[in-house]
Amino acid sequence: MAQVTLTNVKKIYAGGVEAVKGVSFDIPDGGFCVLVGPSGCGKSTLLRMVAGLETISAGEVSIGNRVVNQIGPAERDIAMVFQNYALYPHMSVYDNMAYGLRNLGTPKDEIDKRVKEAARILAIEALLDRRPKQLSGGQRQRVAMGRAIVRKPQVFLFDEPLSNLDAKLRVQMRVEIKKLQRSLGVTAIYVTHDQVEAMTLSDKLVVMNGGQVEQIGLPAEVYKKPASKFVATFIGSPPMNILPGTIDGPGIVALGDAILEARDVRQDLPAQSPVEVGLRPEDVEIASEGAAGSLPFDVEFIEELGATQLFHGQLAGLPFVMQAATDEISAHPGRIWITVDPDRVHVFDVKTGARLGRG
Ligand SMILES: Nc1ncnc2c1ncn2[C@@H]1O[C@H](COP(=O)(O)OP(=O)(O)OP(=O)(O)O)[C@@H](O)[C@H]1O
Repeated sequence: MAQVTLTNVKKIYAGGVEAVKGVSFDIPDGGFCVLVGPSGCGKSTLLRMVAGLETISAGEVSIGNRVVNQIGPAERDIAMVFQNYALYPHMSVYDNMAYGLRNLGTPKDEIDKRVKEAARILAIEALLDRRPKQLSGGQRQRVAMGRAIVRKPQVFLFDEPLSNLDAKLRVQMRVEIKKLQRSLGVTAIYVTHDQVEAMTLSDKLVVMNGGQVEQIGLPAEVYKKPASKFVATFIGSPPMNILPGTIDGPGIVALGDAILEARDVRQDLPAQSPVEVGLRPEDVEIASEGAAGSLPFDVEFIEELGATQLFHGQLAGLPFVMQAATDEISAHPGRIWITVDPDRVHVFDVKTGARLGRG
């Protein structure tokens, strides 16, 4: 087990693409860190630098107390699980799992013990004689996990390991990966562009954009206090509504004709400053008509999700989506009145997108 530390890590590919622009953070021993961000933000490049599959252009990567910049992948004591599983098609499941240990010269008895133990943990004991093509996607993913487990690495690295599975299996495997990582106590770094996976798996969430870190924190912190408009709209589903507004006074924002109290907003912003106001679809409450502090929401159409519904329409004349439990509201287009908890109003800088919070 080991702590992983990244200090001002950069990657400039041949041709000049600056894929990672000076990233620093650490993952405590046994922590589960998820790197999340849109396609091309540099998350795979960063993971591959930790794995030793890409050279590090500048900065330092440490695993345990050892700087590993100049150390090859095989000596880093890591195991990686890829999106495409990377299993050897001509080998049995057993041999796929045993392969790495054989290369390391591990005694046969020890290999057998570890493979059988990993197969038991992953419930693939009955599949050990099969070839990869005789397995389902979920079973292949388990074998790929098994191959990582038998190595007893200090760090697990996952690169979008669930992307090839269907939605139901993704949820199931997500839970299994988390349970497994907890029970083995191995430090993990996991790359995904799926914000649900990122929220549910991580105890340290790193949101990346354009080769840089936008925010690092506990998943609940990132959700509740997004550091920027980018994070606000990337984390959370359906995404946060962003509406143009103005500062109307200390802790008060105006949206069109409507006025809204916002507790976490800088108090020194001059009145009439333009801002962007973020409201999560699920943070909106239905109010009685004309209730104090309520805003008019003209519902245009409704999407049924089962447990909840999405109401699409115009809030104070601006496009808006709200989410509510099915039985909370009569499901018809038309005007309703809503309120938002002042603690759940987010305010962002129009130019930089930075959160204009109290700090
Ligand atoms: N071998 C390479 N040579 C040059 N540029 C590269 C190379 N690999 C990646 N890039 C570029 O570096 C940037 C980051 O790529 P990277 O694969 O790390 O992003 P990502 O966030 O993992 O995206 P995805 O989710 O699509 O895999 C992109 O602009 C990409 O085009």
